Amino acid sequence: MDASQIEGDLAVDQTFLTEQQIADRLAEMAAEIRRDYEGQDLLLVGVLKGAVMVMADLARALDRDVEMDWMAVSSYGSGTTSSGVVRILKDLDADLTGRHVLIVEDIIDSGLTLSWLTSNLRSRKPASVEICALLRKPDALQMAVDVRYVGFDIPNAFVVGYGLDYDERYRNLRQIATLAPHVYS
Ligand SMILES: O=P(O)(O)OC[C@H]1O[C@H](OP(=O)(O)OP(=O)(O)O)[C@H](O)[C@@H]1O
Ligand code: HPA
Ligand SMILES: [Mg+2]
Repeated sequence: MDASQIEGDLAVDQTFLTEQQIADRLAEMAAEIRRDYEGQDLLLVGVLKGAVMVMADLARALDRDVEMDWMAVSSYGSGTTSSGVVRILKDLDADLTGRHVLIVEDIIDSGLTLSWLTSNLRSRKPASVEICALLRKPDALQMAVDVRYVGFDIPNAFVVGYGLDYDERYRNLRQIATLAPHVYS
């Protein structure tokens, strides 16, 4: 699905990041990660469902052996603001003891999800826990999150596409677009 296929859909505003911009930035981040973890075993933890696209593209751009595991947490429900409560919907299969863990996320908005998740994963005795997030909204942050790899800092607007949803829609959009405010205000 691309912009032309959703043209008649008034819910989606203009493209914010194109497919190419996303791919280029992920390639740069992958090069950095490859260097930083050279010679070390690496476990990528994707946070379902939003991180599916980032995880798939980043893991392939890394061009090295990695293990991939998934966790599902949710704090948004069907709205556009965090409920403030993080729930584990699916836990990891992997034992993190002694592992180098890189959490892969689509977006850091309030920071609640990742601040909660990093402290949860750190309690499992890993060798290290770092975060890689494609997007971050500096103006929306409510909790400090120490992110090692960030794709783009973006303004405080609700965005969809490339894994990001509004009420479970638009995740399969190739680009990232802003959601028209009339949809949720
Ligand atoms: O920084 P925060 O304010 O916590 O927001 C970021 C989180 O919110 C979204 O997930 P959501 O909980 O909506 O579930 P989803 O990934 O299944 O869409 C997004 O994918 C991040 O995981
Ligand atoms: O801007 C957003 N879009 C979609 N999902 C989200 N989860 C947190 N922020 C966002
Ligand atoms: Mg998510």
